Amino acid sequence: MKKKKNDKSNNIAISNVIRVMKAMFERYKTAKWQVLIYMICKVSGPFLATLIPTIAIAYITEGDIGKFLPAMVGVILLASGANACTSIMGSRISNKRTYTRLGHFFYRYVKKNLTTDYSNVEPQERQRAIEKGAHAINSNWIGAERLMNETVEFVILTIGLTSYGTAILFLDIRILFIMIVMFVLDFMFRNHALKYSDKHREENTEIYRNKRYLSQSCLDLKAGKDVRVYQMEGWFHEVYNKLVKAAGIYQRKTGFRWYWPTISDQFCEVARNLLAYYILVTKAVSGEISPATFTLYLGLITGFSEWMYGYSLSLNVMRKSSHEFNEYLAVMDTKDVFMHQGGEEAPSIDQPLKIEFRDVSFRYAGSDKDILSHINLIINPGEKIALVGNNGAGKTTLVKLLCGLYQPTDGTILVNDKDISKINLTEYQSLISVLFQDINPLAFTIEMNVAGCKTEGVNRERLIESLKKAGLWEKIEKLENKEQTFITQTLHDNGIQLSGGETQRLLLARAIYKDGPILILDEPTAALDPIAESKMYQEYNELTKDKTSLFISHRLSSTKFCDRIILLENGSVAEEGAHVQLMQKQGKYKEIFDIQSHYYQEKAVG
Ligand SMILES: Nc1ncnc2c1ncn2[C@@H]1O[C@H](COP(=O)(O)OP(=O)(O)OP(=O)(O)O)[C@@H](O)[C@H]1O
Repeated sequence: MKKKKNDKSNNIAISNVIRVMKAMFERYKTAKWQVLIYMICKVSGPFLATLIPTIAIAYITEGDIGKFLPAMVGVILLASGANACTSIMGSRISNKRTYTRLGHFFYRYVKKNLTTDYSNVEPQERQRAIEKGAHAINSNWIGAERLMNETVEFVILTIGLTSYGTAILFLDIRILFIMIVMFVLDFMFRNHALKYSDKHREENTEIYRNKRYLSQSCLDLKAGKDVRVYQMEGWFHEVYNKLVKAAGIYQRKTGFRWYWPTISDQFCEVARNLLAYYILVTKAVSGEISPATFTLYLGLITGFSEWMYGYSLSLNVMRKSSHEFNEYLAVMDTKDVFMHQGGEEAPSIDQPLKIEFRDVSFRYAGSDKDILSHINLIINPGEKIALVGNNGAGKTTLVKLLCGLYQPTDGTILVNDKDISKINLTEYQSLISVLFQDINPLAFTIEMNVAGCKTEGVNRERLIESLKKAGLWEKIEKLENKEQTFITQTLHDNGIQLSGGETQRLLLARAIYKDGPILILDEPTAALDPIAESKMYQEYNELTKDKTSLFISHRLSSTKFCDRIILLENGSVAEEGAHVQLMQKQGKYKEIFDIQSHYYQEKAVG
């Protein structure tokens, strides 16, 4: 049973090795030859170096300069040629490895995480998995790139070990035996240390994740304001110191396990030297081997123990980087529920669409209660719906489901009677223009933000019109680079910083520019000044012309211009109808509306 388990983990390592090497060889056709040359040179270099003193001693003992000098010069030239070649090829392959990591693995990772189902990236435990996977492709010394490097080194070590081992076997099997014992001990101690690190890896990841969060928060300008005004820096120090201490304890605990391989190495080296010198000297004194052969074997024994030390190290490094690479693969192999490829054709964009929530319930992964419960709702083509409800009622969650970011836990969402989970997701999402509550512009140009980062085929007139409708063109047309101005100075020195309200307008312009037949605005006026807000209400009919729309707001007065109002309460539809109907009903809607209007009236009187 145990054996089977070991076999399985070995298989995983081999498939990972094949995967990383294939990626490099497919990307760079010359890499195969360079790796082959590198291997030959790296194995022959040390052997040629061992031959140099052997030839020199043979020359001293036999004194035939005519015979030995050319051999000596030839071997010296060959050895330095092999070393030079190892170094040149090594650096060529190293570049290819790095570009394979970045161009192949990293690129695919970013693409996967930007396109996979949103439910595969938003939950906290998924974020952790993504972070771990990224670890395997973020550095030369970890995961994918390390595995590529180590595979080549491992083959070299295997060749070196086999050839040197065979030569030593002919000399005396006892030397080989003690070296193998040394290898096994070394491997066992290293394996133990590695297993211990693996077992406690979570602990370390947690410490570093928290440390990184604190470091980032210290540098984050937004947090900087709060930290100063609320004098939170003491708390930062305290937590940071605790984490540094925890990291130190972890390092000491794991570091201690690495002492044993070092001690066993030293112990075995002493035993090997004593035995090897004893055997070699005895054979040389008895005339069984010449002084030159004595020197050659001495070189071979030293070389063999170096190969062997490297071999044990390399095996463990391969296992470790293969494990790290598995974290990357776990994210890459995450299955999507939505139809990213194929799927049914989306409804045509030329007509307003009907939306239906059919007995839809939803709960977030890890949550113990439904956030939406048995929602039954039909939104007719072209209808303007206002979605209202207290904080946490489930409004944004409903929008996420409608946008195809999450699948309902139960029930179905239909657009023009088609189940959206069966429609091609890209086609489906092209029907939706949405302004989310959390506004996050990208550090690209205004044009890219509004036109959805399409660099070609941007319709400038439509772009300007959208910015005008969103009330931002007046500001943008005064800028030197107009819509080509960058947002923030992250990517461009002349970038501009928009205010909260301006950013909201920018992203409203994006929704207008996209002109999808379903328009969803989640608290679009939250950051707007009263004049901009009132202007938007006046223009709402124009904005939603020929569209089915969903307007989320906490200001109930703003929902009067919608055809129908849906009041969500604890994830269920509590009330539904036109403003007048709901006021006549004297229910929850009227209660909230009265509280708000009373407040405004009192303020006005005041
Ligand atoms: N990604 C998530 N994972 C787990 N729970 C979540 C997640 N997002 C929201 N929730 C929970 O779901 C509930 C509904 O959140 P939602 O954002 O849909 O409410 P809302 O009605 O839009 O609230 P608000 O008016 O404050 O914007 C909240 O209790 C929230 O804590």
